[in-house]
Amino acid sequence: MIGKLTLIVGPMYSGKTSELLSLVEIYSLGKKKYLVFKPEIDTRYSVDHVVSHTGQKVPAITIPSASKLLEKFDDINEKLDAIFIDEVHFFDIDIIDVIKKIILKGVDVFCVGLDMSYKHRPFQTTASLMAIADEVIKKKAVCHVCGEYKAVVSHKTVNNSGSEIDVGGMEKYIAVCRECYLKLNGSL
Ligand SMILES: Nc1ncnc2c1ncn2[C@@H]1O[C@H](COP(=O)(O)OP(=O)(O)O)[C@@H](O)[C@H]1O
Ligand SMILES: Cc1cn([C@H]2C[C@H](O)[C@@H](COP(=O)(O)O)O2)c(=O)[nH]c1=O
Ligand SMILES: [Zn+2]
Repeated sequence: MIGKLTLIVGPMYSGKTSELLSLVEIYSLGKKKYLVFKPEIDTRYSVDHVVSHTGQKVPAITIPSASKLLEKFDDINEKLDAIFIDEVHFFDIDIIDVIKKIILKGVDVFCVGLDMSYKHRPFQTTASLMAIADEVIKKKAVCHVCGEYKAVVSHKTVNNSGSEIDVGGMEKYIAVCRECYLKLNGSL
């Protein structure tokens, strides 16, 4: 049987990683075989754990690229039930083919990632995965400006004209609704 691809997307602080950790717990309680991966670039809270903003965490394999993820996967000599990938927007586009290969082996894949950058533009990796996913869970956060539970985009509060890849947390990003984003940035 072919595995199922699930994407959990949304702005920062919307509970994406918390949802991933709940799913990991379900697989763990069911004594299923799984691996958790995270990109090497994400050193924010830990180098070898996936950590949510609330401090919940699970051990993870840190990998520099999509091809290394496939190598690690192929090194495992037992049939896995699932793999979990955090911060998928940081991966190169090759991750799409890697994930296709993995689901063809009957393994479920769960990915968490930002759908949009602070420039209100789709992250290409996440957008492509959303297109081929069996299920997309789109989360929202509480807008840090107006307090409404309708934040769908992340706003960068410092140096917001450079690269769209910039690891960080509250010191540089907030979650906002579209109305507040428009007021802060002048355009959507
Ligand atoms: N504006 C916000 N809206 C919702 N949750 C927030 C907000 N700011 C901080 N949080 C905290 O972030 C937690 C979600 O963290 P996490 O699952 O790591 O989110 P994500 O992976 O989407 O960044 C929430 O449970 C809450 O405690
Ligand atoms: C908006 C935005 C964020 N990032 C970085 C910042 C964090 O390191 C992660 C997102 O973490 P979270 O688990 O969703 O809170 O991505 C970025 O590189 N570029 C952006 O535009
Ligand atoms: Zn708002």
